[in-house]
Parts: sequence; C-alpha cells; structure tokens
Amino acid sequence: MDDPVLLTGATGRVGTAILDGIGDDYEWRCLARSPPEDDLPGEFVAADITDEDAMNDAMEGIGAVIHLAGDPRPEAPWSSVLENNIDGTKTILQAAVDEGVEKFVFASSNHAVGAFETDERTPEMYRTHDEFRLDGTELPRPGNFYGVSKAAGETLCRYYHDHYDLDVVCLRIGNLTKNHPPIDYERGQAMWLSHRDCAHLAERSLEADYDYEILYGISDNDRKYYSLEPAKEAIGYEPRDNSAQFDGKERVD
Ligand SMILES: NC(=O)C1=CN([C@@H]2O[C@H](COP(=O)(O)OP(=O)(O)OC[C@H]3O[C@@H](n4cnc5c(N)ncnc54)[C@H](O)[C@@H]3O)[C@@H](O)[C@H]2O)C=CC1
Ligand SMILES: O=C1O[C@H](COP(=O)(O)O)[C@@H](O)[C@H](O)[C@H]1O
Repeated sequence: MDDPVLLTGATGRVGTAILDGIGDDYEWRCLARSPPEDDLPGEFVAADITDEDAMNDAMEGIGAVIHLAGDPRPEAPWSSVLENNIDGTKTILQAAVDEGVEKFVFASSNHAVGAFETDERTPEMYRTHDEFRLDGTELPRPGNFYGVSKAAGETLCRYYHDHYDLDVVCLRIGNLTKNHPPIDYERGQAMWLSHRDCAHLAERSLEADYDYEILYGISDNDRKYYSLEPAKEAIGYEPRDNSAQFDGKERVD
C-alpha cells in the first residue's frame, strides 16, 4: 500500500500495537476522539467517527483504512454501541467508498461469536486437547450488545463490498495484551493476540489481495478454538507467538 493509510482509534490499545510494529512502514493519518498523549507518526486528526463532514475530510487522499475506533467494552450499553460502533462504522465506510478507498480493515471481535462458548463446551474448548474450531464461515452468535455491534459492522462491510466493490477484511480479534498473555484466564490464553502478531496481522491486511474475508486474529496458541488456516491462506498471516510459551509473565521457551 503506497497511498496514505487512515488509522481510526489510533490512540487505543490496538492502534498502539500496530504503530509500535509498523509505524515506520506507511504514511499514516491517525484519527481518534482526543489528541494523543505521545507523538504518533504522520498526521493526526481529532474527530468523532459519527461526524460525516469530518470523516469526508479525513478520508481525502486515503488508499486504505484500518478502522479500530469504537467502544471496545464487552459490557457497553446499546446506546453507545449503536452510536460509536454501528453508526460510526457506517459513516466511515460511506466516506471510504465516496473517496474510492481500495482496502478496508475492520476490527471485529471474538464477542461476535461469544455465544458459541456454551456451558456444555466450556471450559474444555479453551484447552489444548479440544478440537472444536470456528473458522469464520459460521454465522455470528454474539454474546452481548457489543458483539451484536461487531456482527453489524461485519454486515455493513459486506454491504459496502457487494455494492461498492470495496475490498474488506474483518478481523475477529481475540484478546490483545502486551508482553505476555492474560494470567489465570484460560479463555484469554486461547484467544491471545500478541502485540507483534497484531502488527503483522495489520501489515498483511494492508498488503494482501482479497475480496471480502472474515478472519480470526489470534496468536498461534496451543490452546485455541479459532482456526488460523483461513487467515494464513487469505492474507499470508504467519503468527510467531503462542500463549503456551509463557508461564505467567515469563517466557519459558
Ligand atoms: N483490545 C482488544 O483486545 C480488542 C479490541 N477489539 C476492537 O479493536 C478496536 C480498538 O480497541 P482498543 O484499542 O482496545 O480500544 P481503546 O479503547 O483502547 O481505543 C479506542 C480508540 O477509539 C477511539 N474512539 C472511540 N470512539 C470514538 C469515536 N466515536 N470517534 C472517534 N474515535 C473514537 C478512541 O479515541 C481510541 O483511540 C475496537 O473496535 C475494539 O472493539 C476487538 C477485539 C479485541
Ligand atoms: O473485543 C474485545 O475482546 C477482548 C477479549 O474479551 P474478554 O471478554 O475476554 O476480555 C476484550 O478484552 C476487549 O476489551 C474487547 O474489545
């Protein structure tokens, strides 16, 4: 991707992981609701993603969008996910197609499919020996309104792909933590996404050719219930980390 990349939600946890890893590799336009505390690469735009005029301005000259901005709380109320996650995503998508953007990377979530984690399947499905896998071809089964908003975002992306020819990858991100996987949390260890794998996932999403994809974004954890094969096949994702390499905070391999 030679054209500038718009990174919404650039000041947040996922944005930080991406910029720490590939901040020097692209021409960025970073966007968030409030100005950053530390310097970010490229230009910075402080705006709300539900503001149509501001999004049209922010999209000028952009070749690809990584859309992270939104309410990331699994317990977020409907009013917030409706505004920030659903309306905000629709506003960004419309601005992107109006500008003729080539690629759109959407930060979806494990919570879009959280209700697959039934009482019958858990906690076994979080364990290494268990062979249950989701691969992105299943219908969404959200576990909360936040998950509903992410499923809605994936559907909005599908609509803009089908009707405006926008290439889209929806990344159902697991649990991003820095330095080490979540501790004493089997579910989190099964869906851990390390910072460097997160940055690599973003890089592959900017560089690969695809039409419309729903892919899981986790590290290559021994414990897992999301298949990584579709992401390897579709965008050449090759994760390097694995929550099994850690004993608590310590890397043991
Ligand atoms: N952190 C994680 O483990 C996961 C995150 N995700 C998704 O990744 C995305 C980023 O999540 P985090 O970085 O964890 O969140 P965060 O809360 O750390 O950062 C959110 C970012 O979005 C911006 N933002 C929020 N609402 C906005 C609005 N209306 N207009 C403009 N900017 C707005 C904030 O200014 C901030 O830059 C979210 O869409 C979240 O749902 C998905 C799965 C896991
Ligand atoms: O989508 C998200 O998922 C992660 C992992 O979910 P959790 O319920 O196991 O914590 C969450 O930490 C993050 O805030 C959220 O945006």
